[in-house]
Amino acid sequence: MVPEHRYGVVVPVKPPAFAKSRLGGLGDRTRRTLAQAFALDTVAAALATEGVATVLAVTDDHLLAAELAELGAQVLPDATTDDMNTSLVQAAVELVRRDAALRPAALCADLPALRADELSRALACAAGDEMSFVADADGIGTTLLVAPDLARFRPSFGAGSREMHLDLGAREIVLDDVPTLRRDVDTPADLAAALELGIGPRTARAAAVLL
Ligand SMILES: Nc1nc2c(ncn2[C@@H]2O[C@H](COP(=O)(O)OP(=O)(O)OP(=O)(O)O)[C@@H](O)[C@H]2O)c(=O)[nH]1
Ligand SMILES: C=C(OP(=O)(O)O)C(=O)O
Repeated sequence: MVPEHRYGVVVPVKPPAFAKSRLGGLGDRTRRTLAQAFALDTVAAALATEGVATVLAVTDDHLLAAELAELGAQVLPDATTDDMNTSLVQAAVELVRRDAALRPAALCADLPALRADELSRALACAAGDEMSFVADADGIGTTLLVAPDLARFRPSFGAGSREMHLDLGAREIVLDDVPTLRRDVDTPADLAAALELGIGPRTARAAAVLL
């Protein structure tokens, strides 16, 4: 199934210096390297996805921003330092200012196993006129949120975001063949599960020290 619309995918990327605190037990250097690799592999997969016209990464890390731009992503800094959902909306405003035909989507940056065909399938199921989303593998968070237009793009990422998005009236996209899209990595056990699915090349290099 191919998406019938063109999407602009906003990817929020917390600076690796602070990101993925629940991987801190692996050592600070490994945590940082993994966080960075997750973001690069996620963005690379999104850029390769049918139906995705633009990937806009939002990060305050200027070195990672340069690497993301080299892959082909557009990059913006966070609009505020303490409210990622506001930053996502600001980024979507800019996305649509640059190309009014794009439908906005938000994709978490911690999906190192993400496959382009799975993201494309999920986007194809997001074609309606309501906000829709894909829950994370635990069924508690959200990995992808899609809106038909800017006015209906109301991200509410954070603890328990699946419930928050349902409360906002968003439709859950339930697919049994998108395991890599749902596999966010917060903990070492999540990383092991992602390795089982098959991870992107940057994460494979970063994780090699653990094997
Ligand atoms: N740009 C930006 N992205 C953020 C921010 N906070 C979280 N994110 C991103 O939002 C997504 C989901 O965040 P989490 O899974 O909680 O990631 P995290 O905050 O690095 O992980 P923990 O420290 O373990 O909570 C990931 O893509 C993060 O990079 C922020 O303040 N700014
Ligand atoms: C921010 C989120 O990620 P997590 O719950 O994995 O921290 C979310 O799922 O909305």
